[in-house]
Amino acid sequence: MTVIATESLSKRYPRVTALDRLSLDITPGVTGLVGANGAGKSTLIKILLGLSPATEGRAEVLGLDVATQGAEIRERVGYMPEHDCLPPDVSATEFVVHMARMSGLPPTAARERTADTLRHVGLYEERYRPMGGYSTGMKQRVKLAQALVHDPRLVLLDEPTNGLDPVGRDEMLGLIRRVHTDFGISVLVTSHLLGELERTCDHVVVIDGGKLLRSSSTDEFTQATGSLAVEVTDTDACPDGTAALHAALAGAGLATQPAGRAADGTPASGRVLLVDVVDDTTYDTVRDAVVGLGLGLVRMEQRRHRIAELFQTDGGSHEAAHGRPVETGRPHERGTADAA
Ligand SMILES: Nc1ncnc2c1ncn2[C@@H]1O[C@H](COP(=O)(O)OP(=O)(O)OP(=O)(O)O)[C@@H](O)[C@H]1O
Repeated sequence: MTVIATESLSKRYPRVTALDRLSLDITPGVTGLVGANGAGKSTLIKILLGLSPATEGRAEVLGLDVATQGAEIRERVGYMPEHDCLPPDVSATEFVVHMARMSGLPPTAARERTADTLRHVGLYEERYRPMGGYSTGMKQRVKLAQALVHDPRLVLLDEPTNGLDPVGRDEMLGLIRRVHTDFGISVLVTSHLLGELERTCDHVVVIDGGKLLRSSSTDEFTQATGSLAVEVTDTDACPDGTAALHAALAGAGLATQPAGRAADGTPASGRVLLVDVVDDTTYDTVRDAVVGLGLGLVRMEQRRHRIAELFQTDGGSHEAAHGRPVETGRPHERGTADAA
């Protein structure tokens, strides 16, 4: 079963091809749509909602044709737009009740569903205050709540973590995950950060310049990103801490790329050692080796990946179209700690 299917879908503006013969099959669950700014994510969402016609090709959402059944699609699909679109003078409760009524819910059901969804997104007393005074995180939560209030089967979330600090991002990603696990609603979520979607989604689709770069399950991505960047200090006993650690890890049976340049050509700083992650014990082995040598641990983080590398893992060596990197990855949760 597919929730979204596109076939050779294109959208051309006079000067830009926003989508270029995109064919996708998206199954139930949480799917990430990753691409740099301008990759065509918002354009795809507008076509899927039946709000903007495709130039060529076709698309179905929940088995409904976007070209002719837009209204039926919008009854069954929730949408969280990217930009701030909340009226400042009304409260979250008033706004979400209004959106629920617009979706056809009777007054009592609209009020009940509003209370439920605002509770789900973690807005409590604040829900009666005008939204103009809300933080970015609270506004993003209201936008998520209004997308969920009419109990859709699918939600399309456009950059829901935009403008949030790391803690806010993690909270939002947790909420998004629970939209699927608690309510069984399928999710398509866009981001320009591959790393955050890797942890949240079952499946990730990468587009660039309107073209499909890659579509695969998150497990496959994670396998392709199993390397750890480690940086240590020097000490009197170890004037070249990086070299000493390299030797110690090799002795412990871990493959490391010497400082300088990674095997795939990614430039690394002279002090950074790239360690292949075998399993969870790799982190402990690195920590123990650093402590054993008496070095300070400057950082230990999952290496950042760029879209170009996704090609390279497929055996090619092309640069990402337009050379626009998608910033990916984030420090591993155990990272950036002093070993001392
Ligand atoms: N109405 C429009 N008229 C002309 N060009 C447009 C229009 N809407 C989008 N574009 C162009 O189409 C391309 C894709 O835009 P789109 O908004 O879909 O990208 P995006 O991946 O969502 O990026 P962002 O996250 O920055 O919104 C961009 O080059 C953009 O400038």
